Amino acid sequence: MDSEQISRKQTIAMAIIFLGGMLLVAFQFVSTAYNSIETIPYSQFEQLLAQDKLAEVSVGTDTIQGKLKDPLPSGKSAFVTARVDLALAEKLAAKGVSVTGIPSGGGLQSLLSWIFPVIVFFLIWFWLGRGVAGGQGFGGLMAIGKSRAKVYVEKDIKVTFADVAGVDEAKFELQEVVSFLKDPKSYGRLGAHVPKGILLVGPPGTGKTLLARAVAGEAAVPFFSISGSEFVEMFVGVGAARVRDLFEQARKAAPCIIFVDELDALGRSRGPLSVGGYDEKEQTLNQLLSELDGFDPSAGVILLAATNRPEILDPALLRAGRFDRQVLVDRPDKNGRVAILKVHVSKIHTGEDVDLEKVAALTTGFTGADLANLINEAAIAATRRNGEEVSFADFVTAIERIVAGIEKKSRVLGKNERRRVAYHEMGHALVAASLPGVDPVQKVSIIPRGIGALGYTIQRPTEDRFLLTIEELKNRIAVLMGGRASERLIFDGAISTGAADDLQRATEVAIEMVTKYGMDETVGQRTYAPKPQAFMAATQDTIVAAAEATGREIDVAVRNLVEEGDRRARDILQRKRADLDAGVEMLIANETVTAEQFAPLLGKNIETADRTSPRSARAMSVSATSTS
Ligand SMILES: Nc1ncnc2c1ncn2[C@@H]1O[C@H](COP(=O)(O)OP(=O)(O)OP(=O)(O)O)[C@@H](O)[C@H]1O
Ligand SMILES: [Zn+2]
Repeated sequence: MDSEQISRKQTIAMAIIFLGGMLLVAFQFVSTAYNSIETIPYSQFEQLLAQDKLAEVSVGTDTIQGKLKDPLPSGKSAFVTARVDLALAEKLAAKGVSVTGIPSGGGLQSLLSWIFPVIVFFLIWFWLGRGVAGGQGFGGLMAIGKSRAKVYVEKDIKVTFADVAGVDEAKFELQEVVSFLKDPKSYGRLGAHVPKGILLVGPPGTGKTLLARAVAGEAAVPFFSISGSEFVEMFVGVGAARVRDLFEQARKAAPCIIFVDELDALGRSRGPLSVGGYDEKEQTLNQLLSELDGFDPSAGVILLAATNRPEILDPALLRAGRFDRQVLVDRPDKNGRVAILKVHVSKIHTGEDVDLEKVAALTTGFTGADLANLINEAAIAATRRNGEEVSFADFVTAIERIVAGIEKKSRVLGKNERRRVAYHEMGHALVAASLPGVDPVQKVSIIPRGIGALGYTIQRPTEDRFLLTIEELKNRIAVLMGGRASERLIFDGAISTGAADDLQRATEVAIEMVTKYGMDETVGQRTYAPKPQAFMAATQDTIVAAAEATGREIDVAVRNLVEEGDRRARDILQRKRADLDAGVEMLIANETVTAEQFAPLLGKNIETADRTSPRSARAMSVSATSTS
């Protein structure tokens, strides 16, 4: 339930309460009016009639109501009496009193005025109850603590381990859980220890939910799931009730799996800084902890949870006997990506030129969800060009689309700006092609794409790298500075804002070199990277004392690294000025220049260049010229 929905519901609630209030007031009014009517005996009525004191009369089947010309001694000038005489109408006519018949059921009106507010009240109650119980229907308020949890149960899960690829280690660890769930009793007898809670840790889209479902599918057991983020903004007590309910239902269905997605939304470490909704979360978390402590693993219930931020979880959750095992579900490596592509590619018609190995090589850093999306985008690209099948080119289009944003041909650059962007991009490309240990340039373009990018250079990694040398990092900075260096060289020092993004990335690399990898001699062999809170608290004083002096040293070291990269880039471009000009000419004429077109220009085969890529970087690195 999102907050927008909640506030809309609140508005409606206010409206209903207001309406109910109005009705009550109206009812009061009606009933006072009713009380100003005097009930009189029929004889008195006849008397009044004889004395000619009646102004008007309404005759019902059972009663007679009317108004008097003068008030009664009680001050009331309206009366009601039971109807007795059938010949009455004649007598009334004789005296010239107006006679009206009252439709039968007049009493119902007063009954309704009682019942209606009650109905409105119940409606409000019912409606509020729904809000509390998360759309589960009647009785939220009445049955707090007993509300049916919004638990999703799936019985016949078709997903198996075959549908999850590229996460072999995680699958291996979960295989144990599968064999336990298949036969909880004999498993326990062998003395094997089965963890109660397993935490799946990894970036979004790496297939944690998919894995959990596959475990249920493999073991053919029911799958109960609930999301941590659904507990946000609930009334106190309801979240805990849901958790209790979830475990109760699960115990009845054992053997089974309980899956808690986004555990971090619920199990955020408790601290003094908490704001609204905190009590609720704490109660829910406490309930979860006590359920975890309380249940007996031999019952055959296994709790799986997923998070992409294990560092913010309450340590209490990770204690032995709770989520005592963590399984890493990381971004897939190249082989993993091939495997994931194979799983998803069956959904589309691919051409013969599609080599999944090549696609995987172009998508370093993609998660399983990214790859599934890529297949989809490639199919869309093929459809758009009315192709019979999805070709390799469609894949490349889709990758570029995902990596660099959507092509935006509509923005037209002026002649001068085009020239500047072309020199900028060609600067990156030429420096990259001239340095060893740098991802080879795949494509240079001056077609603006996406928001804020006027041109871009795509470098292609072909293998995943886990170690990088100081030289490789320095070269990377030089490539990032290549755009600005080229502008400086060509436009006589008149640099532009186009290098903002490059500068930021170059600075980031330099900061990591200095503060994380200890690659600067003056600053020395130690890290200054942010540490977990506990560590910070213990060493804060030291850091503060060290900060002023060391901070300056770090600043100087970072600046030197970036400036050195800039100098090296400029040297290269100066030496290869002719190549730079030729490349720019080609770029302005064609808008894009590919590696194949680029290579003969330089008189060397770029494809043979040593290929690298950072471990954490996305697919291809794109150096874009920013607009601002
Ligand atoms: N390893 C994988 N193998 C095959 N498909 C995958 C894999 N990982 C992700 N996918 C695809 O991506 C989709 C989304 O993955 P899933 O929801 O399981 O990711 P998640 O890690 O749970 O993400 P989140 O943290 O955002 O919940 C899956 O339904 C599947 O189509
Ligand atoms: Zn740039």
